[in-house]
Amino acid sequence: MTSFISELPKVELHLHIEGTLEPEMVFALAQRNGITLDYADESALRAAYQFSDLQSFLDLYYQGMQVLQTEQDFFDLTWAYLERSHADNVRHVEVFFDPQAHTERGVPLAAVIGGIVRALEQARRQWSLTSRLILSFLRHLSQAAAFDTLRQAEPFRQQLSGIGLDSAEQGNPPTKFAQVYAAAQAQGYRLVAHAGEEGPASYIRDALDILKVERIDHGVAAIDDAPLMARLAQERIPLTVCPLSNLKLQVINDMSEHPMLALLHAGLCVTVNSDDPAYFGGYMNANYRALQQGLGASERDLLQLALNSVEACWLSPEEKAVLTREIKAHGEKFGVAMAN
Ligand SMILES: Nc1ncnc2[nH]cnc12
Ligand SMILES: [Zn+2]
Repeated sequence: MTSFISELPKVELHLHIEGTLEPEMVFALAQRNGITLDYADESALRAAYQFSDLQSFLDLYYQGMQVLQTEQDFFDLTWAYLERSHADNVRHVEVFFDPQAHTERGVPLAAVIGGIVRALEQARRQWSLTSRLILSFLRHLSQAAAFDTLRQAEPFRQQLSGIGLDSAEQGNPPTKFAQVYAAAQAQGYRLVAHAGEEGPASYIRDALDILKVERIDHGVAAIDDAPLMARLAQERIPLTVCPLSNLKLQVINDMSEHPMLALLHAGLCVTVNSDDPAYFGGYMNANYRALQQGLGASERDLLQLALNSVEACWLSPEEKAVLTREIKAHGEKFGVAMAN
């Protein structure tokens, strides 16, 4: 079973590049940039990764990323993530970054995007690992600040595929960002938003109807709303679900309670993703393994989840067809045939 997961071709659609910052790199970059940290060493920092909810994680997440200052820092961060993804047999990634968390500290947007894109392009040349980049607004900040960021991103429009919305969900509903999403859509950006992670199912509906997103990040609260579930299934709206994240942030108490299989078996286009793997205890293979070992997902379930990620991604139809064939061939090697 381990080789079934490790050899399965995978696509990752919900990954915050700043959430791949491992404690070892925090210390290495702090030293390189002459920054003093509040923690004695890597293990003291890792020991602090005990979260009671989303906000308790976000506090550490924004603190940790302050060591990221130069273009080379963003390259090194992204490259380390891509090496781990390549080792997990990930073939395509759609990566979020939080520009406001860096520009607020005086880091130029050109350094952030330049370093990330240089690593993404190297992975494409070296391993044919393809990617897209998604600019994410911080929802605890104002819509005016998001508009400012959208304007600052104009020179980098060609490197950016989409717009996302993350950070503290409760009290910062999708409706707060209606106008900036309309403006981004008019500029040709694809639209996604975090909704229904800690927030209610109504935020998922609002993200669809008001922000006009094509994909929901997390969306696990849909399990509380049968009519919404039926709509998500009917319209095949993808949900980028993050099992280990949900466990670490206490959205669920135990992996056996995770709604992934209930959503999958109800016909929703649910997908597996790692969110902030340096903080939540695992990259892509670890998330698939958690579903298998903690929730009892079958090889057929895992195969369908991988196929859903291809359906939900932003590759061309031709590229999707290649990956779909590879995933189905992988299943057949293990005696699991999927319908066409
Ligand atoms: N899981 C998550 N939810 C909201 N904002 C985030 N930023 C990084 N990870 C996040
Ligand atoms: Zn996220």
